[in-house]
Amino acid sequence: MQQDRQRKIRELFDEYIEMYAARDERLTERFSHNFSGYAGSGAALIQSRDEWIKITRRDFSQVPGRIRIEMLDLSLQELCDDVVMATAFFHIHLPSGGHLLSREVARLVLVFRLEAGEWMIVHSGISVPYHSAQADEIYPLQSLQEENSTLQALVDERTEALQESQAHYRLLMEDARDVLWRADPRLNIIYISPADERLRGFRADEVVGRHVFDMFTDEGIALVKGLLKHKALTGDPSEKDEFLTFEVEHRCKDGRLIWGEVTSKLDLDAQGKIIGYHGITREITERKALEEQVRQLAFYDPLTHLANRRLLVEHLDQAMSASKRSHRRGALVFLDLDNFKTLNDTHGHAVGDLLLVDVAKRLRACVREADTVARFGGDEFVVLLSELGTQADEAAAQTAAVAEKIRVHLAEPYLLQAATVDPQATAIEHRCTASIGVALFDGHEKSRGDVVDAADAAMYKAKEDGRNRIGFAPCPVAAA
Ligand SMILES: Nc1nc2c(ncn2[C@@H]2O[C@H](COP(=O)(O)OP(=O)(O)OP(=O)(O)O)[C@@H](O)[C@H]2O)c(=O)[nH]1
Repeated sequence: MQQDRQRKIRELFDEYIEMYAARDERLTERFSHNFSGYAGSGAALIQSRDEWIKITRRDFSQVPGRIRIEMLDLSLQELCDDVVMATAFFHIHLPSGGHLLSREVARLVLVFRLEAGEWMIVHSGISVPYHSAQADEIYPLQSLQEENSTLQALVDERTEALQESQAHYRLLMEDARDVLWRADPRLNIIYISPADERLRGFRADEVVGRHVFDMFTDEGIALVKGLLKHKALTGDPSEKDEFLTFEVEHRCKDGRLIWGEVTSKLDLDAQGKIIGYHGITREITERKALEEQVRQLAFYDPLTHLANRRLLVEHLDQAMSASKRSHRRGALVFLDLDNFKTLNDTHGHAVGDLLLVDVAKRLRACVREADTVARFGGDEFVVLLSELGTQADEAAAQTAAVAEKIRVHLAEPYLLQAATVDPQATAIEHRCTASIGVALFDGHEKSRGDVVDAADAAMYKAKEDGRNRIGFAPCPVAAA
């Protein structure tokens, strides 16, 4: 019997809740004539059924749509045979978008009493903890709902804008030709954009987790280490947010090397501690090739690829300054081919060119990598020897040995194969010597010009003395 009653009350309660949620006018029929209750947050006690009906209608008109009641708990308490108290805890979801009216739990207490064989509601108390009801206010659902939908519209608008900007950003990151990357404080890559795969062929998962240096050549690693060390030693702490830009060769998956210009910056936390690095790498292989071409045109002889007069002069200035500091002497060796004109006149300019190219090769083979071999113009060549002995005779002896080696090598026969359509054409054998003039320097000379003039004069003297010989300028060289 008790169970039946409880089931009945539960059904009535569910029905009440359903009608309340559906904003169903018939709900009012359930109230007893001897009704009392608390409206809104429980602030105002309603003494009559009619007043409660009025209030409920106002509440319903505020929010016409169906609301959703999310029941969390319902308990029934039998106060006596014909009085049962039902207490429920629940969340109220607003009609638009199912948003919660309040994050806190609402409580509804309904007291049912058997009146003439029917269970009627004699008391109702509701507590919805959004705020206390004002004097003439029941559930300020409408204003909350409006507020909520305004906020929701704003959230939707912002979300859309954010998604759009994220999509743009992603597009930029993914479509950009430049590689964007981030690294942790130990320089291990933690993010790399897809441009790297297009550029170097490595998938992002093959790069993430690897050290930044894995991308570079050994020379590149040395360069970057040097830069970082220099920055750490000399860097002003206030310059921590400055960009560091450098050019470095990068390894590709297929073994190619490409040039990249890296612009990187530190990531700092609020205390200024380094928490990582980020940057952009731009491929500059073409630009480097162009720069190299320009350098070649500006500083190298196009026929022999030896240094030209301009580069030789630069190197001579450097060698003279170094000599002054280190006290190690240097020498300028001037050469002019003997009777070169005859070859040109007999076999043509093209064959003459072949000889000049061959001479250049032989000269290079006679000296160390650090020495400069230049073509001064026509059939004139210059060799700059540096880091010789500190004593004049020692330096003179070293230079004489190199000059003699050059003289002997250049005097060996040349086989000049001119480019011709005739497959039978045989190579031209030619003999050619050079007259050589040497001037030693120790950096204390009045000018670079004095050294050049002295070597030139010594070469002319050698020519006058019968060619294929070496002449030494007086030491120290005489001022012009
Ligand atoms: N094939 C070729 N010849 C050049 C080039 N530049 C200059 N010459 C020629 O080199 C020759 C230089 O001649 P000289 O040094 O004056 O005379 P030489 O015949 O070498 O005689 P000596 O120097 O007195 O032994 C000239 O015939 C120039 O036309 C070049 O780029 N290619």
